[in-house]
Amino acid sequence: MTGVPAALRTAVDAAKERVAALHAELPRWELVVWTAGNVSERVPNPDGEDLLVIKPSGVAYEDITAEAMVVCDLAGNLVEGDRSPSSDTAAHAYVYANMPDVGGVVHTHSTYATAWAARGEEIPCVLTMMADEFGGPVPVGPFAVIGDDSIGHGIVETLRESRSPAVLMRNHGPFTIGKDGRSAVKAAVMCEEVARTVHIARQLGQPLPIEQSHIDSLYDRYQNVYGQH
Ligand SMILES: O=C(CO)[C@@H](O)[C@H](O)COP(=O)(O)O
Repeated sequence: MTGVPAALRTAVDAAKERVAALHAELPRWELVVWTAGNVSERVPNPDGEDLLVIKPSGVAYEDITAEAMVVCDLAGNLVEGDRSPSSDTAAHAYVYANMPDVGGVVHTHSTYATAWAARGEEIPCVLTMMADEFGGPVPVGPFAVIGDDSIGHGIVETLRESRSPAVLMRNHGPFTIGKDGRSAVKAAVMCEEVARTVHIARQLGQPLPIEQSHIDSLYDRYQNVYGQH
């Protein structure tokens, strides 16, 4: 694709604004240090291939503006922008290409979630907040190299089998998905929170499991009843 199709101009520019603003949420919620995390959003294309908006690689969060965002196709190729896309672009693109309902993807190296990833251990579902947001444990994905779509394969393989919008990629850190970028950022915030709480609970003793029937009803209530509809 040579450039953003004219029909997608407005949608791409709006996504750039949202994605730039969402990057500011990562340091605000203390999910990243330096430049170590990224947010993207899908731009649906009713007449052809969808696009994604993501940050350029290695840019400080305070320098991230809508104008600085880059646009890629779902093979990870640069479509618009004058900087190299995030090193995780191929992973984000693979998720969009293989999970049609996903509209936002986030990656961080938030401390507690990444500590669980370093151990290759799923976070057990021992909190109502986990049942609400994740519908069960937060699963672990395989080790995968950075830079191609290997991480994307690991994310898709793992999350297809799970209700969780978060996966702990082994030895790496959390990747989260959502219907849009904001939902994926929320999942990243919640993932770090439950990783921290369950870690602390384990320092105190053995956390108590929640019965599957209760997990199911908590998940259903939070996903379908909680909040404003
Ligand atoms: O996980 C990694 C590298 O280990 C990346 O997520 C970086 O931490 C952020 O990369 P850019 O998005 O700035 O390329």
